Amino acid sequence: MSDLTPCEHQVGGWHNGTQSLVLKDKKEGLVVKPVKLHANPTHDPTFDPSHYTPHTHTNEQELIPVCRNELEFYEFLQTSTDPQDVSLKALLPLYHGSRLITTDEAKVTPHLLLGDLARGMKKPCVADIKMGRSFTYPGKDFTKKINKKYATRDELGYCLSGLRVFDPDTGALVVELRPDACKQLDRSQVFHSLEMFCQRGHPASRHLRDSVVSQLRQIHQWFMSQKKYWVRCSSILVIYDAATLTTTHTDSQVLPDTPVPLTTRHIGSEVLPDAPVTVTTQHSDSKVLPDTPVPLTTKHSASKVITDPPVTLPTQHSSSEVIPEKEACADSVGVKVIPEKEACFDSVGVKVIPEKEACADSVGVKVIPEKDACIDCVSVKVKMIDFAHVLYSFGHRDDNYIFGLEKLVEFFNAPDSESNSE
Ligand SMILES: Nc1ncnc2c1ncn2[C@@H]1O[C@H](COP(=O)(O)OP(=O)(O)OP(=O)(O)O)[C@@H](O)[C@H]1O
Ligand SMILES: O=P(O)(O)O[C@@H]1[C@H](O)[C@H](O)[C@@H](OP(=O)(O)O)[C@H](OP(=O)(O)O)[C@H]1O
Repeated sequence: MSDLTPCEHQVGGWHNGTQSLVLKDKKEGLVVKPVKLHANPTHDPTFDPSHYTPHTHTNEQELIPVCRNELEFYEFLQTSTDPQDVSLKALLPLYHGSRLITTDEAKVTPHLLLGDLARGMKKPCVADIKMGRSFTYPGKDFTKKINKKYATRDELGYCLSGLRVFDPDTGALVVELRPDACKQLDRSQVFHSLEMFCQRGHPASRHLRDSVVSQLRQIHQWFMSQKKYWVRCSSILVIYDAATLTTTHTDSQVLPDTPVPLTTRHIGSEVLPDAPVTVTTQHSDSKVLPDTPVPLTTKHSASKVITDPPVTLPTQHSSSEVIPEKEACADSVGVKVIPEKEACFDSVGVKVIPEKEACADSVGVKVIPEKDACIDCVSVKVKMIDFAHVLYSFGHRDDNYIFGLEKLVEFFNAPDSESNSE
């Protein structure tokens, strides 16, 4: 039985003038992504890099793709014993193979099955940051109409290709940008959006940024140690759960009265039938961001809370009560109880977090002291995604990617109080 729905936290993915449809298998915790089969039209499966000396690396069109498409690249990585490949795997989402899926155009398309980085998150904030100044690869159709370019690409070597941010206090979706809207942003709007992603002003903001930086450094380390690949048109995906930063809201969505800048709305996710796996394309959601900020006036239909089975607390505590560890441990459902200040979900002033997400101790439950609680629980995931265009580099470092990566580290490393927008 399959359990496919459109992936409601999809932000990037843009093909042939429209948003591509990434799906989610909630039961298995997978993202199910369509494969562009002939992503690299010049790929030659008989090519052997060990018997080849490149003439030059100055002509982009003479570069050689490693695989025909992303699926082949993931498959190749699974069996490679090359230490560079083995260490690359740790920087990517987990690969779970592929699956044939029939779309509404009655086309059967292979889909990649990847570990969902937002699994278990209630309010996943997502940033898709496309890396590199150059997005070219051999055989790319240069006759394609190029609309507007991303504002920061040339100068900074990265661009924002999709963003989704929840306000931790209200639980409201405050920013949603798809690739088409991202292209409308100017440089300072890009920074402003990324600052919102970092929850500027929130007590956990510094922790969030530091966590991103340390993971970006691991990616940087890999790029500095390898001279085998150039990775083109690839993104870094940053995801964390705003619900773990929550300080004052109830589970019902509260939308702000005041205008929120940089907001677009999108059509929500419908539940798709179980089997056969047939999906309907319905991401019509590519609202272009207007020049001036728009207020968030309509409730976002896609931002449904992912409900875990209800958890019953055996003992209710008033918000000010400190719960003795023994008593908390008696809780047989493996939950963590956080005092009211940090939390907010239920009526008795405590937040209940299922064990999986919690900073659980040895017996599966934990009472977290005020103030530290949420900050320690924020788990930020930073992974490389989108490997459709990996090229052989024949002993040359991937300076195109490295340049953007270092600029990105600079952004996240900046002091919280320092405006990156100027
Ligand atoms: N492993 C994952 N976990 C969670 N979300 C993911 C994962 N992989 C992809 N996504 C979501 O899907 C979106 C599109 O992914 P990706 O960039 O790989 O697609 P694409 O169609 O190849 O993009 P492009 O148009 O840049 O070629 C991401 O922005 C992200 O929101
Ligand atoms: O940068 P954006 O705006 O997200 O644009 C898309 C992105 O660059 C993809 O990598 C590209 O697919 P390829 O990698 O196959 O070139 C796609 O081309 P497409 O529209 O022809 O699929 C673009 O639309």
